[in-house]
Amino acid sequence: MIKAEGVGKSFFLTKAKEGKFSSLRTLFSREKREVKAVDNISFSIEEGEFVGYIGPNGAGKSTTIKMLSGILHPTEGSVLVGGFSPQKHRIQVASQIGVVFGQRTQLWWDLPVRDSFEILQAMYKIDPKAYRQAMDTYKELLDLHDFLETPVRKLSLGQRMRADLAAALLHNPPILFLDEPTIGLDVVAKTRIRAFLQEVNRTQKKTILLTTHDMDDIEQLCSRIIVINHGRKMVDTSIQELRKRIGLPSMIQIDYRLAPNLPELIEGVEKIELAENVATIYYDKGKIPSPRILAEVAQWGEPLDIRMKEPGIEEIIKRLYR
Ligand SMILES: Nc1ncnc2c1ncn2[C@@H]1O[C@H](COP(=O)(O)OP(=O)(O)OP(=O)(O)O)[C@@H](O)[C@H]1O
Repeated sequence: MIKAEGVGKSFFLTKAKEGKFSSLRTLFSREKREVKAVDNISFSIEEGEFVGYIGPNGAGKSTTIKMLSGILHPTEGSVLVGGFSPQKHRIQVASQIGVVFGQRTQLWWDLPVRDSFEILQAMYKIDPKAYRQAMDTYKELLDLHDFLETPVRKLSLGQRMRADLAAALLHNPPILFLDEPTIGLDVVAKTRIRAFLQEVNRTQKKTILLTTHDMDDIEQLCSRIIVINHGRKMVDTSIQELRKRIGLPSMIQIDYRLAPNLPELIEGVEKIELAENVATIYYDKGKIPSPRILAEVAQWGEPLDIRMKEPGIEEIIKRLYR
């Protein structure tokens, strides 16, 4: 569905001059400095995958999305989206993709939401029946009823994002590129957007590439993550696999009625912390399965409550960048 092969993008910036009249001299300077925003990245994404594309600020995420959607031309390598080159076959690719940039709207600021949708219907030549069907679906799934007649500039950020998502999907593209679709939203609005994305991925088999700084987005939505840093691909794997590879321990926490009798060392358990009647066990799932731990802890005292936690993706990323 989506293929990037050795793709790179360099920006050439004028070298800043120092000293007297530096701004003026910079303005007329011909000396350029190369910034490699994306450097020799390859990946392939299959139909129906939900992939998180993550990395720190300035890693090259947006630049990649812009190349995949045809806004920028790669300086090296090639990309194919739905079998077409976004640079050579703009129209074919436009019909294959829906794009949402969380920081910017693709809707017309002063027009009511419905008018923006109708303009998109005309632009994408969506036939009236398909348009009506799409409107019915997304009005319901994204709960657009209350603000279809409201000018975009008057929408809350959450409403605007829902309208932008509907706009990106009206022409029924099989692929979605989402650049920070939950940025700035409160918890309720984020939950709503996530539920919607899960739904379209599951029921309509949309292929989704998502960039985000929100690790909950990644944990709750993505089956696979690609991590980039300084324009280069560092990791391309599932979250579970990454957890395993980095070796962060899983955790079980137990509240006991009385202080428990802790055992000597257990193979696969990294450490046990005890604070009053609460024991926290850090263990390597590869060496000791969770049911064995649960059976063990029941013998240390009378458990009142048990919580299990996997290491968060945030911790994983921190380790990757160390
Ligand atoms: N139009 C441009 N001209 C010059 N440099 C650019 C341009 N666009 C991006 N860059 C540079 O390319 C690098 C990658 O930027 P990009 O926006 O792709 O990063 P990002 O991973 O999306 O970051 P963020 O998480 O902050 O949005 C940065 O160093 C950025 O300054």
